[in-house]
Amino acid sequence: MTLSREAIVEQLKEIAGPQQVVTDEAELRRSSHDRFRKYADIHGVYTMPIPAAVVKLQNTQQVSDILAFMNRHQINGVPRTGASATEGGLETAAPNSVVLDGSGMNQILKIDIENMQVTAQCGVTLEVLENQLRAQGYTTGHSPQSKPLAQMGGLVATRSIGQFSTLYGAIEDMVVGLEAVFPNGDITRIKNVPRRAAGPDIRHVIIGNEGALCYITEVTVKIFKYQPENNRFYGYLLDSMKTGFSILREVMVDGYRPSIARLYDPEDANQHFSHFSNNKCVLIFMAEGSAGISEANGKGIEAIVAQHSECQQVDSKLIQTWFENLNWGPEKVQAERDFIKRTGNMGFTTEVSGDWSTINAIYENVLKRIRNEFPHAKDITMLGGHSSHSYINGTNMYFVYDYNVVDCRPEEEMAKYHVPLNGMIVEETLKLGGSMVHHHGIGKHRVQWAKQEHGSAWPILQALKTAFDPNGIMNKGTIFPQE
Ligand SMILES: Cc1cc2nc3c(=O)[nH]c(=O)nc-3n(C[C@H](O)[C@H](O)[C@H](O)COP(=O)(O)OP(=O)(O)OC[C@H]3O[C@@H](n4cnc5c(N)ncnc54)[C@H](O)[C@@H]3O)c2cc1C
Repeated sequence: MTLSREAIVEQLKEIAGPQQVVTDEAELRRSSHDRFRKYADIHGVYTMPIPAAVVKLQNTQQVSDILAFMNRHQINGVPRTGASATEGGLETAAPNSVVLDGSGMNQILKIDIENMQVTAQCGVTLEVLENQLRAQGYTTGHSPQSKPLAQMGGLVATRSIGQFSTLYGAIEDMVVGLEAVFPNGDITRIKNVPRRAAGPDIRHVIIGNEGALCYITEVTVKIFKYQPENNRFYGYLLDSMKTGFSILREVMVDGYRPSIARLYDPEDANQHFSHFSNNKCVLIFMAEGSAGISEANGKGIEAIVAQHSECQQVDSKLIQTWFENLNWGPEKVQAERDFIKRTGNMGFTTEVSGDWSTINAIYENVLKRIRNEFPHAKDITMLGGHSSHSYINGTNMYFVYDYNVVDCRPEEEMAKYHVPLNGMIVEETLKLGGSMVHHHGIGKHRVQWAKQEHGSAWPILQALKTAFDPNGIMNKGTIFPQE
């Protein structure tokens, strides 16, 4: 039987305790969306169904009890930790949803130096964990720009990636084991072992599930030695993205492992390096690790770049300064909100990936299509992007677009600007066989292309939803289109 809003709140209070159940109207409105709708939010306009409650979770057993209750009554649940999502993953798509807030489950449970791994609850902010580790000479190697905001549960749930990924990998390369709760209340623990061949890797049912299959309560990730004294920085100016992609490929194919390998196009470079980029592309590397490894990586990269006469080296201090101001905490989020409110100008990003044969064409086709076909192209104030995560077989492209919001109400902004721009990037990428989403997750605004993204492999993903969330109570409309 469908429960009323009041009955849902009452029962949640019984299970979790009254203090843990938030029903403040303003808080509920803010909890109905994420940064995909930041323009409307800044103007105080909320168009998604307002959730019945936000529950402040305290422990795994409580998560299990609450999910079992919600499953019995088919109540939509939206898992949340750091709330830095950008793709609609936090939108409460169904009426009377319950936001499951794990940010209070914030204990670092074990730093295991002998086995080089750390176990943390889902609500541990990455920066807090990282600072504790660094104080002892270790690091997770994970450094998304949202490090001060994002928490372990969300980082794993979105398949996040950090700025040092070329050396340390993305979150899926770091997760050793986890604990999660499925909608029927079952608690599952995937044990921590260095590797095993005991069937398919079941960690991947949980990593990247975006709250659409289960609730992640605990995560164990690898740690590494932290040796910032050996960091080396390299920066170059060059004329074409094509040359830049070729250099990135050579670095990867020759087996070098810089922690940072980035290529900015001129417009994006102007956003970060206007004091020296001179309307050119900017190519950046950072080498780190033990002294010998860092030196070998640095020398190898310099030798590769030296073969391309188009590249002009810049002072490495310029790159180091950029490196020291990478991350986005609450103060930058607030400054961005103030700027948008004052100017009506704002930016979004869409990140995709492609192999080396197609990435330059994806880049060029996207820019051409937006300039030629987007009906409000005259409102765009910046259009470009960068590659920031490279692999032996290809790289990502992080498209960045800023525009003035002209002649439209806050609730119309998405349909006029963000959605069509995002759509053109996705479509051009899929046409050339790339992936429409490199690291932010599908959320709710790329879900219409989810089946196309996976093609004949889609039934594998669909079977997981059917098996683990047969009542469809986990984050409706995320990853899996609502039929
Ligand atoms: C300024 C800025 C910079 C960013 N930079 C990066 C970057 O460099 N790299 C990158 O990968 N991303 C980046 N992001 C995106 C975002 O930070 C990541 O997706 C991050 O992993 C989200 O973590 P969170 O704790 O904030 O999760 P939330 O925003 O709380 O949730 C994200 C998604 O995960 C689900 N979820 C959350 N917690 C759980 C849980 N315990 N169990 C199951 N599902 C859960 C939610 O339902 C939602 O779908 C950036 C975002 C911002 C705002």
